[in-house]
Parts: sequence; C-alpha cells; structure tokens
Amino acid sequence: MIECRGLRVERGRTVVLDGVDLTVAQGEWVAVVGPNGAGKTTLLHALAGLVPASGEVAVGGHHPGRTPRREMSRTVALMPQRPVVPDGVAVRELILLGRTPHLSRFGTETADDHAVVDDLIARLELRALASRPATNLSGGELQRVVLARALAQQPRVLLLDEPTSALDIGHQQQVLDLVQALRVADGLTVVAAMHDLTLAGQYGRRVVMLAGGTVVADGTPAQVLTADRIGAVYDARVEVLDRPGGPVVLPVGPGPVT
Ligand SMILES: Nc1ncnc2c1ncn2[C@@H]1O[C@H](COP(=O)(O)OP(=O)(O)OP(=O)(O)O)[C@@H](O)[C@H]1O
Repeated sequence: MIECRGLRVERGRTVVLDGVDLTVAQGEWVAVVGPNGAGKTTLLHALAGLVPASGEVAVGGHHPGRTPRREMSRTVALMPQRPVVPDGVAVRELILLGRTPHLSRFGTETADDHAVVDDLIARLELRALASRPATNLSGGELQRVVLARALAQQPRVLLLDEPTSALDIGHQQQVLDLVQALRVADGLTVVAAMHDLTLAGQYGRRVVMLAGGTVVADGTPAQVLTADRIGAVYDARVEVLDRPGGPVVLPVGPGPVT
C-alpha cells in the first residue's frame, strides 16, 4: 500500500529526510517514533503529497505529488498535529468536510454521507459536541473531532500525526481502539507518528524509528524499543518492561533529591 525508496525531502536548504525506504502492506499499522525534529511529520506530509519529495514514493498506487488532490484524498487521510479550524464551523460540519472528496460534481451530500458522519459521531462519543463551534473545543475534544473528519474520508491509508497527544488515558485508548477496529474490519492501513513509545508498541505491530531524517530501526516493538536504543537515540534514561501487550517504556527519575 505504501512504497518509498530513497525518499528525500528538503525544506529551505536543509535536508529533512534522506534515503528513507519504507514498505507498508495493506492492513498494517506502522508506528513512527523518534525524537523531536527527527522528520516524522515530514514523512507523513510527503506520503500525503503535502510537501515535495524526491525518490520513489507510491501510496495506494498513486504518486502523492502528481495525483489530483481529490483522488489522493479518497486514498489517504491525514490527521494533522496542528489542525486549522475555520471560524464559525460547527463540529458536525467540520466532520462532514471529510466527505468532500466523495461528493458528486454538484457538491451535495447524500444520505450516505450523513450516515457516515453520524456513525463516527456516535463511535467517538461526540454527540454532545456536534452543534458547538469547533473553535471553542478543548484540545482533546478537537483532536477527536479531527480524527472523525479524517475517518469520514473513508481512506485506504490513514496517517496520524501525534493522534493522542492531547488526550486523557481513556480517550487515548478509545481513539486508538476505534482505528484498530477499522484496520481489522476494513483493512485500513495506518501510519501513526507517536511520542508515547508504550502506546506506539501496543498498537503498531511494527515500529519504525527515525532520527536525523533517516530510519535508524525498523522491526517489531520488542526489537526496536530497547532501553539501549531509546537511551542512545533520545538521550533519555528509560527502563523497558517486557509485557504481553508489548514493551512498556518507563522514564527513570534523576535519583534521590538531596
Ligand atoms: N518549512 C520548514 N522549513 C525549514 N525547516 C523545516 C520546515 N519544516 C520542518 N522543518 C525542520 O525539519 C525537521 C523535521 O521536522 P518534523 O516536523 O518532520 O519533525 P518531527 O519528527 O515531526 O518533530 P516533533 O516530534 O517535534 O513533532 C525539523 O528540524 C524542522 O525544524
């Protein structure tokens, strides 16, 4: 579903991604991890066709930069790290915008479009927010609404950029469980950039670690999320517990305070 060979992205005069090879099968969930500035967002943007990239890139058989936007939006949906919300738009309208790539040339929504939106509102427990202006939501509420908008696109590939960064622990599990259910039921392919390494390994069967714009590790959560590698790549003190659901990555404190 995703094939990158020698992917390279430059921003200004800086090479932000270089020589990235990534193959993702349909229905796979790949967690992309790495320190701040590693290139995670840039990778997702390159896959969505939002930044120019060189090298070979194909997503759902399309070259992201050379495919008409409407067609690309039926294949790939991006849940951005920093969503831009137009003033005065209500939550339900914002989610309905996700249907845009599927509308007829006349631009009118059908009963099916409304049914898709209503189903997502129910599954993400957004009913109480549906008529509120989206600009008035809390950070976590908005994050769930923006996920609903991306899912309303009914994409084949879902790109999630820090999807749980503003969510409490219950809502983290709610949204990731919903994406997991869609992956299993519909064969949705998921690439999710995540800072929470434990969650990354619990949902991503495969973890790709980026640092300095290149892939430094690619494998199962247990192969990639080792204390030594995290210590070296993130310059962090961590302990990793081996649990049936995946590695649990714990920060280690600075020691006794004197
Ligand atoms: N438009 C731009 N112009 C110049 N540099 C950029 C631009 N966009 C991103 N960068 C740089 O590219 C690098 C990768 O940024 P990116 O947002 O992809 O990292 P990230 O891994 O998602 O980081 P974070 O975890 O902090 O969100 C950073 O050093 C960033 O400053």
